[in-house]
Amino acid sequence: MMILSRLLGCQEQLGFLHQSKEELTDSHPVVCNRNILVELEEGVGVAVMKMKSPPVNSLSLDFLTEFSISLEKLENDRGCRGVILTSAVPKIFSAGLDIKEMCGKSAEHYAEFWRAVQEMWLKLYKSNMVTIAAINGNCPAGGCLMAVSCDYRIMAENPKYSIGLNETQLGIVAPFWFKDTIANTIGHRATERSLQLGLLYSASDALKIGIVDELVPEEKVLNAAAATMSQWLAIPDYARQISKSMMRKPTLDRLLTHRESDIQNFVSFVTKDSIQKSLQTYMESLKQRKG
Ligand SMILES: CCCCC/C=C/C(=O)SCCNC(=O)CCNC(=O)[C@H](O)C(C)(C)COP(=O)(O)OP(=O)(O)OC[C@H]1O[C@@H](n2cnc3c(N)ncnc32)[C@H](O)[C@@H]1OP(=O)(O)O
Repeated sequence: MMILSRLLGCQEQLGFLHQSKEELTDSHPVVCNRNILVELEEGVGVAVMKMKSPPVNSLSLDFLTEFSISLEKLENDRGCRGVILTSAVPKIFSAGLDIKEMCGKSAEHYAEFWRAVQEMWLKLYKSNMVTIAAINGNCPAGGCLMAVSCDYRIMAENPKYSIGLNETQLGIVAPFWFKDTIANTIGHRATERSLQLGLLYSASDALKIGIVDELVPEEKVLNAAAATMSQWLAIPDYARQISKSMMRKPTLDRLLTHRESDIQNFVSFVTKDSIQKSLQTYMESLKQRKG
């Protein structure tokens, strides 16, 4: 009963979650944080992490910190073997890094922010749990990084949604570990083209190129993720986890070895006048696009 009222409290706060009352009567422990709703179905051992930071689930320092803490809690919970990452904001999975965190702030702030971006990726990419991205909206840049860091991606087949690493279109450069993560997913040649041109792929092109594994009608994204999750959870954890680590460890180690220099690179890059100007111009263009 307490769980139900807590969840209903969140529903009221959000006003846009599409769960029915029947679904709400299931007694799933729910943690209603500021930016992410975490719902753990204990009998099944699967948690759903719903990003709920309107308007666009941008990855602010606050959001990233909460994300890493939430994921770590699930990682340490023996009752949780899988996580579905999705969004509670209509039409948006995540707009990527919060550009406001990269504009007009101090070098100390940029360093702290970048460490939080690294931490989010390290935790997600090396997770021992099965991770599935249920992509129910637009998914550019850092949003795409989150999705490709999961083990499997299911995207809503909506022609309005796109996914990709579009950084160069903003005049900025995705760091080596963004590049490595996407290259591990779609291969070297496709990554070269994708990164240089800052391509955002439609859902159908994303499936063709392999950024996503499956397309389903929008209303079926979560069910499809749950079905895939049960297939992956049928494999003994230990064997699956060692196989995952064998594939991902070299990529993770590369950032762990160069973590501090990567932070310094980011700070010296983002504090350049030309980069500040590009980011500000881009933010203004986003605002103008509205009008
Ligand atoms: C320096 C090295 C770093 C390298 C790595 C960088 C990685 C990144 O992730 S950079 C971020 C790249 N992200 C994008 O290019 C996405 C930009 N956003 C969009 O394209 C769109 O907002 C959308 C498709 C995601 C959603 O479109 P729509 O529903 O039409 O919403 P609006 O465009 O009207 O946006 C609403 C509101 O949100 C602000 N906003 C959007 N994206 C961001 C963002 N990434 N960071 C901060 N704020 C963002 C947008 O400006 C609007 O604000 P208001 O005008 O104040 O309402």
